[in-house]
Order: sequence, then C-alpha cells, then structure tokens
Amino acid sequence: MSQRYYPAESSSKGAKRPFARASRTTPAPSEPAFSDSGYGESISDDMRNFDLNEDLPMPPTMPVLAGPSLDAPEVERRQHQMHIQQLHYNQNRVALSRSIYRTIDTLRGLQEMNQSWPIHYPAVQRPEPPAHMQRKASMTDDFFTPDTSGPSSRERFPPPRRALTSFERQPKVENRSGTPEPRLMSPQIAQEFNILKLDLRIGSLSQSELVHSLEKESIASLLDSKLAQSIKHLLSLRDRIEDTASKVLVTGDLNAGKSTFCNALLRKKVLPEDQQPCTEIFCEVLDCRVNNGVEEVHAIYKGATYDRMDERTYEARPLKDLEDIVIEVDKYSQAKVYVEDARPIEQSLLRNGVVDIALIDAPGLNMDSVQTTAVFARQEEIDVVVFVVSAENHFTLSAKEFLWNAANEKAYLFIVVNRFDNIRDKVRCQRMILDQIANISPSTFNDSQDLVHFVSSNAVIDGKDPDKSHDFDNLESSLRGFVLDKRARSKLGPAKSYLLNLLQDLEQLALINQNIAGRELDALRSNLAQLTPKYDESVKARISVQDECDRQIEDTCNAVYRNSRREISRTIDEVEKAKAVAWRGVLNSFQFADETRKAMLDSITRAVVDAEDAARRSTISGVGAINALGLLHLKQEYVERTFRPDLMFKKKRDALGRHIKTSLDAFDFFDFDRQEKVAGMSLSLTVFSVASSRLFGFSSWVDGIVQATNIVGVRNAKRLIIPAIIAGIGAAAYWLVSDVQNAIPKKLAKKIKRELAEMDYVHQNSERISKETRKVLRFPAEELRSGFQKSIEGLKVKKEEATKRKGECEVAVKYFGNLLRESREHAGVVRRYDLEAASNH
Ligand SMILES: Nc1nc2c(ncn2[C@@H]2O[C@H](COP(=O)(O)OP(=O)(O)OP(=O)(O)O)[C@@H](O)[C@H]2O)c(=O)[nH]1
Repeated sequence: MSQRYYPAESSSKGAKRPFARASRTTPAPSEPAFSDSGYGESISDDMRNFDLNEDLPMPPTMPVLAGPSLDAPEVERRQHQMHIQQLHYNQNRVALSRSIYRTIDTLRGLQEMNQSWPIHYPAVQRPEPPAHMQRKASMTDDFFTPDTSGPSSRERFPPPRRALTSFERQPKVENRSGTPEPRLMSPQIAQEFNILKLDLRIGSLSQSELVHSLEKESIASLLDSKLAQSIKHLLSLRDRIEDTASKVLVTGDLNAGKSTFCNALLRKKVLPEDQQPCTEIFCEVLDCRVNNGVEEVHAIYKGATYDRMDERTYEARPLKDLEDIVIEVDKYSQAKVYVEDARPIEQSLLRNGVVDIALIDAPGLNMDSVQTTAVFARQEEIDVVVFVVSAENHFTLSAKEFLWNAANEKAYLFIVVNRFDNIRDKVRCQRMILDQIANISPSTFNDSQDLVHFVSSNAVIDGKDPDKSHDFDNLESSLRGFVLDKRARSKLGPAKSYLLNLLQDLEQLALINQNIAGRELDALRSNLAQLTPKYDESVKARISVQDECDRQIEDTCNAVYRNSRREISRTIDEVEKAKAVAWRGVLNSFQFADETRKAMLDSITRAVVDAEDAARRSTISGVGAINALGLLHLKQEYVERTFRPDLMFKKKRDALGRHIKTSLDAFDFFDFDRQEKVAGMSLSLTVFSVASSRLFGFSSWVDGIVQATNIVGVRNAKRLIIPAIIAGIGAAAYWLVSDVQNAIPKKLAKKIKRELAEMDYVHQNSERISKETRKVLRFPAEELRSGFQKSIEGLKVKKEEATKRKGECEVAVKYFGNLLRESREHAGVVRRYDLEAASNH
C-alpha cells in the first residue's frame, strides 16, 4: 500500500529510484572510504548550485507506521502529520545547508584576511569557577580520578578533537547582555572559544601562556589550520544532513554483545557473534534492496573508496563469509552488509518506510588504539549512537571517554546495558549503572526511560523468554522513535549547534580584532600626524645644516690659509733676523755661514710648524662646531667620531722645507754685486777706488789720481802708482774680509728668499695646511650628512610603513566590522531554525 521514500541517487548507481535527483557527482578521492553510506552518495560537490528552494522529493503517499488495524481517519491523520514533518524537515535541512555554505564563505574570507592581516587571538583565562561548579564543569575529573593505576585512556587513545555540536551547551551569546564584558584583549576575556579554540599544549605551559609567547604569525597559522578544520567539519555536517539515510552506530567495549544486539534488531543472525573478540572491522548493515535486492557482503579493500558500482573497490562475498571477513583486518577496511529484512515496515528498522537506516557494528573500543581512534572519528557521520555495555562489566575508561565525547555531539545517546540476564541483583546493577550515566551524560540520564535499556540481546531471536523480548521491544520502539520520528533533531541538531557555536566564536574574534585594528589605526594616525611634519622638517633642516656646515669648513680653511700665509711670510721677510750665530773670526767664517743658513731655515720651519699648530686649533673648534650641529639636529642618531688632532700634519710635515738646498758659495761671503765681479777689469779699479776713497777720504779714484799727481808731480806719481795700487788692493781686501760677518747673513737671506719665492713656498705650505684642515673637517661633515640621510630615510620608511599599515588597518576595521555584523545576524537566523516544530505537530 505504501510507496517507499528513497533518497536521491544517481541513475548510474544501478537501481532506479522513483524520486532520484537528476545529477550527482562522484565523491572526491580524498574523502574517507566510509563516506558512502551504501545508499548512494548523499552529497555532490556541486551542491552549491542546487536549487535550495527545491526540497528533496517527497513521495505522493507517505508510508504509515501503523498496521492494517488503523481506521481510515487515523491513517489520514498520520499521513498528514508525516507530510508536515517531512516538509519541516526539508525546510530546515535546506536552510541549514544554506547556512553552512554561508559560514564556509565567511571562514574562507577570514582565512584570506588572516593571510594579509594576521588575526589576533586572545589569551584565554577563564576566571576560576566557584568550587561548587568545578566538579560539574569538569567531567573528565570524574573519569580519571578513581583510576590512578595506569595511564588514562585519554593518554592511551587520544581521541581526535571534536568540533562541538553539543546540545547541552547552549550558545553563550545571550549571556553577554547581562554582565558587562571585561576589556577586550586583556588576558581575561569573557568566554572561551568553542570551535576556534587553539590546541596549544606544549609541556607545562598553559594555553594563555603559549598564546602570549607565540609569534603573531604562528598564532595566525594555527588559526588558519583551525579554520580549515572547521570548514572540513562543516562540509561533513553538510554531508550528514544531506545524507537522507540515518546512521546508527552500535559501539561499546569488547565482547559487550554489540553484534548480538545488531542481530537482535535485525531479528536474524547476520553478524558473527563470538565469546572472544571477533569484530575487527566496521560492518555496516543496509537494506538489500539498495543492492538490487541481493543479500551479500561487500568487503571493501583497505585504502579503497567504496563505490558499489565499481567492483575493484570491494569484494562481493556471501553473507556466510562475514565471519571470516570481520577478522581480515589487513585486507579489508570495512564491510557493507546488504540484508533482507522481510518484516513489515512498522517492525523493521532497516525497511521502516521513512528513512534509510545504516546500522553500523563497530569494533570493540578496547581492541586497540587504531580501532578506537577510528570509532571516535566515525562519529562525525553518525546520527544516533547506541552504546552497548555489558551489565557485568559496567563502564571502562575508554567507554567513559567515548560517551563523554559523544554526549557533546549527539542529540541522542542510547545506552544498552546488555547481558542483563547474567545479573542476579538486577536492581542494584541498574542503580549503579544509572549513577554512572548521570555523571557521564546527564541528559541521557534525565531521559533514561527512553534512552537507557537493560536487555538480553541473545534471547531476542529465539524469543524463548517473553519478558526479555518485551524489554528489547521497548528498546526497539524507543530507538525507532528517535531514529525515525525525531530525526530532524538527531540529524539536523548537531549542524545547528555547531553553526551557533562557530558563529559565536567568529563574533568574538571579529569583536576583538575590530577593536585591535581600530586602536592600531588610531595609533597609526597619530603617529603619521607626527611623522609627516617631522619628515618635512628634517628635509629642510638637512639643507640648511649642510649649508652651515659647508660655510663652517670654508671659513675655517680660509682663516687657516690666511694665518699660515701671514705667519710664514713674516718669518721669511725677517729671516736675516733669525737667531744670531756667534762670529768666531774670519777663519771660521765658513762655519759661521753654514750655521747662519741652518738658523734661518730653522726659523722658517718653526713658522710653518706654528702655522700648523694654529691650524690644528682651528680644526678642533671646527670639528666641535660641526659635532654641535649634528647633536643639535640629530640627537642620539648622530655618531660623534673620535678626533685625534695630534695625528694631523704627521705624514706631510713641511715636505717642501726639505727641498730648500741653499748651498754656500764664495760669493755668499762678500757683499758686492756679482755683475761687477764678473766684469774683470773693473775689479781692481773697484777695489782700488774703494780702498783709496777709504784711504784718502775722496770719493772717486780719478779724483785721487789727479790730486795725487798734482801733489807729487807726474814723474813721482808714475813712480808711486804701483805701490798705490798694491796698497789699494790690500785695503780693499782688508775691507772685504772685515765685512764677511755682515755679508753672510745678508747674502744668505737674500738667497733663501729668492729660492723660496721660486718654490712658491709660502702659498704651497699655506695651501697644504688648509687642505689638511679641510680634509679633517670633512669627516664630521660627512658624518653629519650621512646622519641626516639615514634619519630622513628612516623617517621615510617609517612613514611609508605606517601609511601601508594604516591602509591594512582600515581594511581590517571594515572587514571585522562586517564580520561582526554578519556573525551576529547569521547566528540570529540559525537560532530561529525550529527543529522541534515538526515533531510537535
Ligand atoms: N548471556 C548473554 N550473553 C550474551 C548476550 N549478548 C551477547 N552475549 C554473548 O556475548 C558474546 C559476545 O557477543 P558479541 O555480540 O560477539 O560481542 P561483541 O561486542 O560484538 O564482540 P566484539 O565485536 O568482538 O567486540 C557472545 O558469546 C554472545 O553470545 C546477552 O544478552 N546475554
């Protein structure tokens, strides 16, 4: 009478479905092997293009769960109710899908932003909870406190970190309005992140300590991978809500009776049961109609991505081989078990007429860490968890760990306490187990009537004990109720919770970063307001200081040149006054001449040295003046070089002086004109004239001769002339010899002056001294110039960086403002999705 509702599936997947969606794509190769539910893929990668207004197909006639005994109006009422439920479910599903994509877009935008503007992540330091709350807040304490004998199961089997889609934890956004928030970016912020909490656990350092000690870029990269994880989880949530099949994971400790329980649900022995651990791979039990009605096992090869249409990915084997397959852990990763459930739809779990069910029998939790981790990871795609615990053993540590994790995630957590037939004091056992459940999952405990069942699965199939069967029937009808009727909550609820938690984190992150970017922007603006005039002033100051410095050098060098020239010239002009050398007679006249020459040259050298000393003093004050300019304008940026004035004029000390030869010759001893001496003839006359004029007091030798002739007569004069000439020459010689003392300094001074004039000695030395002064003054001047250059370049770079950063901050302020608005608005939209609405009809 009823037409079955099938989820969409590709026509290429084999069996034709009445309501199959037109097109699908194959899963990405990177998807895990178990992503195919066996009912066909639920999601295509081009889901984004699908018409969100178009619900998944709904059968024209909904199946009814009631048997033929129901009267027509009741059947109609139920059909109507199911129609409404389906409508609501689809509306919520489409809306949640849309929200998931919207959030993924937001996260991708945030990732991009994180590249250009590393996002600030605040240190989290929650205030210590009051003592009475501490116990409740930390359930793990309860888990680990009693067992101090060995490492905790958390250590042994670290579960993969789960994204929180918790039902118990209500979003904390509402709480914000009541109490004023502490100042942002202080180490203490209002609340901890839910989803975007960074996993910072290194040594003994706490998260807040690590956040402070890590580079901003490291935090940004951690956050980036967190965002990537979150996008991945959102996609898996999308897969989950788009997967029309409901997945029920049956897990629990080793040998708790999981396979027996599954068989009991199927009412036939499909899965191998054994007293020793046997199920080592995941066995997913599905309705065989999905497999063209063929009952068989598809043992999926390790590493292969299951595709029912591609036999290379699995090995098809008869059901009876399952016993061997479940232990071939090295060959197979999991098994799809297609079985026929011939029971009527109101009884069958697999063929329930409402939704496709995949019943997954998982390996025992304590099998090994790999399997345990796989079970934890498998939760991602699970809608309902049935946890089977042996009444004899109660909860092990890994069981508690698993349940605590699942309780955060799942809307419903079924706990099946199996092997209850083996318990003598059943009441005590019940009480003890319920006490433990109260600690592990309070919400399950609160609903224990429906969610916790004490059964004996092994008695169900043979049905010998009606009491035990009755307990199991109760369990089954509760399970059906949750899997089928409340699937809106079990399937869609985790996505809603996750979105709310994530959007809340995004809001918080946006608020913090908007605040930081805003404050940084203000600081940058005021920084730039100072930097710009400072830069302009520096450019101007550089020109004027450079001019001043050049002037200083020019003035100092000119003064040095003038002073040197004046002093050296004066000394040369007065060189004959140089320190007198003692006259020690004519016989020592050569020695006298040599000493006089040395004394004269020494006095000139001294004058040069004095000029150098004066130049040194001028240089010291010039250097001081330039340094003062540097310190005045560049402050500590100016590097004052050590100046050693004593090293000045060391290398080229009056090199010129060494070229003055001024050798002595005979004429230096007599002071007469060199031309007359060379005239030859006039020599004796000159000598005579001089001698006779001195002798007789007459001015000329002609007068002397005339007068002498007149006195003695011509004859006598003729006789006297020879002796007179001899006497004259003797007198002249005497005079010349007696004038040597005066002649030498005079002649030498003249000679030296002439030589120095030929060498341009005064100018050359003055030039040398002023050049050395200029050379020395150029060092601080260069220091000053490069100091200014550096300072201006530094300011320029700072200005450019600040301008660039300002631009980035402006973008960040705008971006985070938008993100804040978007997260708040979106969270409001998600919060309004009423998943319970359909179930309440
Ligand atoms: N007395 C009693 N025995 C049970 C019950 N359920 C299961 N068993 C027995 O417990 C043993 C283990 O059962 P399984 O179903 O193989 O247990 P399991 O949890 O699937 O085992 P693994 O998958 O290997 O971890 C079998 O011998 C079952 O017959 C029960 O309710 N009562």
